[in-house]
Amino acid sequence: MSPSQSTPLDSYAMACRQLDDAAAHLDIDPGLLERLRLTEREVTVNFPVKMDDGTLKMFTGYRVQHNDVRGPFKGGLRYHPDTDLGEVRALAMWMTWKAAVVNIPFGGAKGSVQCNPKKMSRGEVERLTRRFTWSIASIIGPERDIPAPDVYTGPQEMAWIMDTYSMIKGQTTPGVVTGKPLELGGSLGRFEATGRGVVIAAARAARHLGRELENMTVAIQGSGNVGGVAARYFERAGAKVVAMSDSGGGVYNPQGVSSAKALACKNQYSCLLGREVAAEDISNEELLELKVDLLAPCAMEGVLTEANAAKVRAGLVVEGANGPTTPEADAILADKGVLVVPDILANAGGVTVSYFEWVQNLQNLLWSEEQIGQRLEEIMGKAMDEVLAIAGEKKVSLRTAAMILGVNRVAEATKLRGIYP
Ligand SMILES: NC(=O)C1=CN([C@@H]2O[C@H](COP(=O)(O)OP(=O)(O)OC[C@H]3O[C@@H](n4cnc5c(N)ncnc54)[C@H](O)[C@@H]3O)[C@@H](O)[C@H]2O)C=CC1
Ligand SMILES: O=C(O)CCC(=O)C(=O)O
Repeated sequence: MSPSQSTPLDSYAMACRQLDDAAAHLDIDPGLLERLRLTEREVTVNFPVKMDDGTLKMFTGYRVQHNDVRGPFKGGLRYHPDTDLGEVRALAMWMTWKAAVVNIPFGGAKGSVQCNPKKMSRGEVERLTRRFTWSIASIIGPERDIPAPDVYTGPQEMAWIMDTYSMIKGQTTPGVVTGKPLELGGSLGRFEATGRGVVIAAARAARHLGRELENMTVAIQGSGNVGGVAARYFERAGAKVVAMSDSGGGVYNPQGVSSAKALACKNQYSCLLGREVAAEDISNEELLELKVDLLAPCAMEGVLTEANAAKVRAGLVVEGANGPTTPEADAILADKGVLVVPDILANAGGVTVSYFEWVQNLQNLLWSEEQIGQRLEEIMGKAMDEVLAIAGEKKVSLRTAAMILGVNRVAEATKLRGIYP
């Protein structure tokens, strides 16, 4: 649940509403639409973990598999105290459309464990990861369902999943997860992929508005894998990052905030401090309302709502996070003429390079960073062009256009397989 909301966010209802908006532009049989609305499998596991003080603590985790008509299930694994089944259901559904928008042969899934890894030791997180992997081992695998990093998980957790799964199978199986460390079959460029993809999408969207990223002012919510890397790539593109934040709050300097200094501060103090980066301390709510050219929410769902959308002063919103904008906020932003590049397009760079990692693992290949970067640019650029064309032709938002593209690809694949009707 977003801290800025007074009522709990229903991410799954939000995802269904977006699906209905797209379906209204497609000739989809109601039975097929119902199938696309529902997830294929939802697994809830309760499992014990031995804590450092010797006690046994029970944890709850989820793996939701939404649709695998176009290929194996694919999607990240999140560790967060507020996660629940509804959230994971929505995130799994968004993965299906995302893989289809960039036209890679995956379906959609997502997983989470209710926990606060910030308050756990490394040993506790390792034991939790291994026990959770054991609990879902029968439904994942390189040809079935391939997890990846998401909020508060990263290469180390992927390494533990790969090791646990490999022990169960009796053979080293790198293709069971992506986002692994390079030493264990991870791909060059995967760590940067989502943030880099956000900036590729932002550059195309800016050009669509007759602008270039150079000298554009940018506010970024979230300084993790997505937000932190996006900040670096925005700077490389000549944009001026003026605000960054993390879960504790943000920093703002209209003359620019150095992403290197901000990330170094976060490393040292586990938070962003204005005094360390020559900036003013601001709240996450204030960051969303700054007068900037581009706003990139790169943290959690439901941060742009009916309550604050009218106060957004950016002309362009690029969604690094999944589900940061509610449908009510979407409508308000559209009325204000704000262009929103939706999550299933803007943050698809991550799953795209995960696809490259998986292909390399299955074929024992090693691609260069140059090959990865070039292929990522091509795939993201093509998807952006296709979505912009649909939006122009049907006079719909980029979100609805991306949904039309993704949902239609899944619907067509379903019909071709002949499992419907
Ligand atoms: N890691 C990936 O490859 C991908 C991630 N995403 C999405 O991007 C978003 C961020 O994921 P990551 O960067 O991977 O996670 P992360 O764990 O690396 O970083 C999360 C960041 O968000 C901040 N944060 C957490 N709660 C917050 C709050 N309530 N308000 C403001 N900031 C808050 C954290 O302090 C941290 O800086 C999520 O929505 C995730 O689903 C989407 C596509 C791929
Ligand atoms: O890299 C992946 O497979 C999935 C990343 C992810 O969870 C997402 O795109 O939301």
